[in-house]
Amino acid sequence: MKIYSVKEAYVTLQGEGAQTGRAAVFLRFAGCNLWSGLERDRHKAVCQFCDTDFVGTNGENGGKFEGADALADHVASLWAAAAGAHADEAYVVCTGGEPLLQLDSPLIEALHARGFEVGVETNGTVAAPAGLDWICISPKANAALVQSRGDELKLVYPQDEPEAQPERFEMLQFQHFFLQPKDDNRQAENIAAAAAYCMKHPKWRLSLQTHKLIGLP
Ligand SMILES: C[S@@+](CC[C@H](N)C(=O)[O-])C[C@H]1O[C@@H](n2cnc3c(N)ncnc32)[C@H](O)[C@@H]1O
Ligand SMILES: Nc1nc2[nH]cc(C(=O)O)c2c(=O)[nH]1
Ligand code: SF4
Ligand SMILES: [Mg+2]
Repeated sequence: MKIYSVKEAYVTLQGEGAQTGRAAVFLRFAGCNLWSGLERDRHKAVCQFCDTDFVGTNGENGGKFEGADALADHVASLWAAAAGAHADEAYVVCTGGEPLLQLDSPLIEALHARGFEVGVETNGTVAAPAGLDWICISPKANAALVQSRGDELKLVYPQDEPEAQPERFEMLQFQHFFLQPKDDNRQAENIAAAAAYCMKHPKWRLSLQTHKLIGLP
């Protein structure tokens, strides 16, 4: 049976993009194909600005889950504890790390069977399985985009690589286009640059990481 490795899982509000403010279970899978997750490797990662610890299975409600039903039951128990009376609004955001290294059709089906809408936050280097209800793609540096369709494209800005400039993506088939200021030691400049770009290029909207502003995980 397939084993899923989960770093952590918790209920919070989606902080980014078009679903900002919506309650969801965040299901954070362990591991990524663009960085080992170890600080000593950050300088040689494809994606060097990652703001997330996705190493191991030792986080809140993390662990190894044997089979899709076991993991879907775990997600459902977290939703029930937080918003049990609202099964009709149940939403899970699969993230990581890179969730598409593990998220597969059996797990999507098991989550659907428990009433969840299933969203994903992915770097776009892996094809998405069928059945997802919301696909957010966030292209990284010079990593080739394999999944080039979805609901929202959310580009961390600025990135130096020519392959990661907004103009490279604006013709793709997405409903929403967001620039998300890179959270690093130049955050104020990055916010100003992203805001200025959106004012000149109205196809793009600003996505602030609102959970960080209000102290949510
Ligand atoms: C940690 S990633 C996990 C999902 C997937 N690996 C990806 O990169 O899309 C979740 C979201 O956070 C964004 N992100 C990561 N580090 C960031 C940073 N330093 N500043 C702003 N957004 C960041 C990513 O671009 C992505 O949209
Ligand atoms: N609240 C909250 N919203 C988020 N949206 C995308 C996130 C992610 O790390 O994938 C994230 C996250 O880490 N927390
Ligand atoms: S692809 Fe996503 S999880 Fe992987 S290092 Fe980049 S931001 Fe972090
Ligand atoms: Mg995050």
